[in-house]
Amino acid sequence: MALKANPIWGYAKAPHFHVGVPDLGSRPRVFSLDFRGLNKWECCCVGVSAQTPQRAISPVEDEKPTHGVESSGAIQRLSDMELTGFHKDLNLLPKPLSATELSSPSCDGSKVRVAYQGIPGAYSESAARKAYPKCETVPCEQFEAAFKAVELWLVDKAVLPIENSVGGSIHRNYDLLLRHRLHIVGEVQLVINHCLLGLPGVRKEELIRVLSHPQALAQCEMTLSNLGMVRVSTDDTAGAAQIVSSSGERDTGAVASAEAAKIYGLDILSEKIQDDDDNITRFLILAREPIIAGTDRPYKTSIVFTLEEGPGMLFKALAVFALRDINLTKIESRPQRKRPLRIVDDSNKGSAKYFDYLFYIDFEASMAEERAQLALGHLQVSFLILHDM
Ligand SMILES: O=C(O)C(=O)C[C@]1(C(=O)O)C=C[C@@H](O)C=C1
Repeated sequence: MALKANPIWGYAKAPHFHVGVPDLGSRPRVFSLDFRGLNKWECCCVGVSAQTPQRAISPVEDEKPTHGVESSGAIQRLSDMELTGFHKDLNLLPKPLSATELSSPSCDGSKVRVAYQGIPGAYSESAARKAYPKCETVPCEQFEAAFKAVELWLVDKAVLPIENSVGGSIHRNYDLLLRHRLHIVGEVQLVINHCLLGLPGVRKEELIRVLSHPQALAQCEMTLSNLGMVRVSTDDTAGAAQIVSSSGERDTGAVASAEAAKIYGLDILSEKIQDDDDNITRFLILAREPIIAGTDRPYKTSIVFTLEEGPGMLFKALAVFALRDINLTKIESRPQRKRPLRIVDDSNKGSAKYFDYLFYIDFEASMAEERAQLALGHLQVSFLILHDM
């Protein structure tokens, strides 16, 4: 069978199943998560906290495990610039000093520091709180800063959006999952109810421009078009509310949460302005260590792989799951950024160029289950057969 599958991450305890693609420098990883309930998987997450930070992040003092964000009243976010000052070699990263300093997070997340993209009042912060109700949330300027904050032991977890029921996949985070060595340890879904916000006393009709995160603007596309407003992108929804609040411009509004209205002292001019009532964003919870997959409850596993060109290749690859009655919950494909084009020799007609894709699959099974190991083994063995022939 001409099926070639190169799983990029995927790891099971059985020694015969250990796969990875070296050119991405990726350590084989299992991205497995329990999707049934937060309390369940939270208890099986092994979280490790660095010491509580005492001072602002400094690229100079990079040997101590006490980096963090100083709370000086003003909102301070972890930025890429601040983070790149740290070790490039992850093996040299500061580790907690002794076993006594390692604290397992409690089930309500009271000892967990969770990075999110945005500033207080962003939906991502609410998602972090939904995952770990008593956690300390750490705002980050960009998604990548949140990934790095976990890698650099500044925080224990990151909660990042991956998909919205209206806007679709958040591709940036799919790409970043491959560039960083983190594990998916859970997911959380949040109902997103957007509000139109303005300065106190402003009427909706006075607004000529509205600021928000591009995803939020897309989710309110029809409403905003009907109101004839000029749309301006910002880093996050709460950031938009903060700008409106500090600018004092009465003709400028923001699309953000009711929570953001409260924090930044704005009026709610309209509620639930998203085009679809049921507007849900799915967030991934990322950690340095994987959870130990079990069979005690339902699990989800995520893998990514490439396939050889040919008719029905994806169909054949997915058959390894169908044959074992394993339900797929999500398929995503992204162009291979490092090697986007594949040149195919089309005998008579010369050569053609196609995009090469990475396929991301989420399936409902745990890597501790035989059927999941067999399915991924099958995917890999098919690749080996091709090479033996
Ligand atoms: O801007 C925010 O408040 C976010 O948390 C980001 C974000 C996203 O990236 O999708 C999260 C949820 C909503 O879908 C809109 C925006």
